[in-house]
Amino acid sequence: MLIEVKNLVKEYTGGLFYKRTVKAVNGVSFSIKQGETLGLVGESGCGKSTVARLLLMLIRPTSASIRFENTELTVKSPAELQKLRKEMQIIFQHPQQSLYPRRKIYEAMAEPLRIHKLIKRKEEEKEKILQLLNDVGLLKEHLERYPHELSGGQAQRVAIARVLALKPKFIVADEPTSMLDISVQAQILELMKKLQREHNIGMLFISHDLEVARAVSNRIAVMHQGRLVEIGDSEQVFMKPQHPYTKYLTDTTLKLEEKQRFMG
Ligand SMILES: Nc1ncnc2c1ncn2[C@@H]1O[C@H](COP(=O)(O)OP(=O)(O)OP(=O)(O)O)[C@@H](O)[C@H]1O
Repeated sequence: MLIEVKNLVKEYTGGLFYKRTVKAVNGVSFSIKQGETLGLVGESGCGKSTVARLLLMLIRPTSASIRFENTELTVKSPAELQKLRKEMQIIFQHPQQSLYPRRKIYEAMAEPLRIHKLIKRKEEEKEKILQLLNDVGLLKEHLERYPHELSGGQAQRVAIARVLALKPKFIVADEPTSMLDISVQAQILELMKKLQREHNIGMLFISHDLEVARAVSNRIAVMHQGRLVEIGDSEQVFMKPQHPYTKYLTDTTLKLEEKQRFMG
């Protein structure tokens, strides 16, 4: 198994005058095989982003077992985790935020290669960047631009290229297309599917949209108020939902589709 999560729990403590504890994630378990995509769906605030960050140990769980290729991550030191991070990457909702505004795209794409010392000669760096550019469907001219000179879709392609450069085994994609127009969204989803297949990457694909998750995922897990209420084969979950909350999600998706058809 590529990644195996057991009993993931994350409590946040807050409140200015009275201490309040929120159980953002409450006993979540799942596993993902190499080359498989698991979709994680649920409404805003159900705990999806918290799961995303916990899986890569960007934040620490209150309690859990998180195994990546049979290595328990929760007992690792920050330095040890740093070494593993090359293999486990994350793609965020706002690609522009992961890029330095004053650095050209060439530099943004060279950065992971340099940090992880993946390039020996300068010419090799250029070659590798041109190859990555091609893989994600960008043009040479984009390399000379600054992040604000790219569209949202192009910026997300740069973010994907930066992640691919490291040849990760596992990617968490946290609502990677939710800020994009529908047509661009479809292109980026196609690209992610293609790259994930070609490189045999395991992926946790997070979305509030069941239809989007269904388009890219082998299996879907449905999250509600910090818990997984259903997990199964994508088509099964979509066509024959078992839990009332999944039924509610599929009903709203289908109603929306009907409305869009009616509106032309
Ligand atoms: N740093 C934090 N401190 C306190 N509470 C937090 C923190 N981060 C998240 N929460 C709370 O944890 C719960 C889950 O949040 P989370 O962001 O994981 O949900 P989500 O499903 O990803 O929602 P969204 O799609 O809106 O980001 C929410 O109730 C949220 O308010």
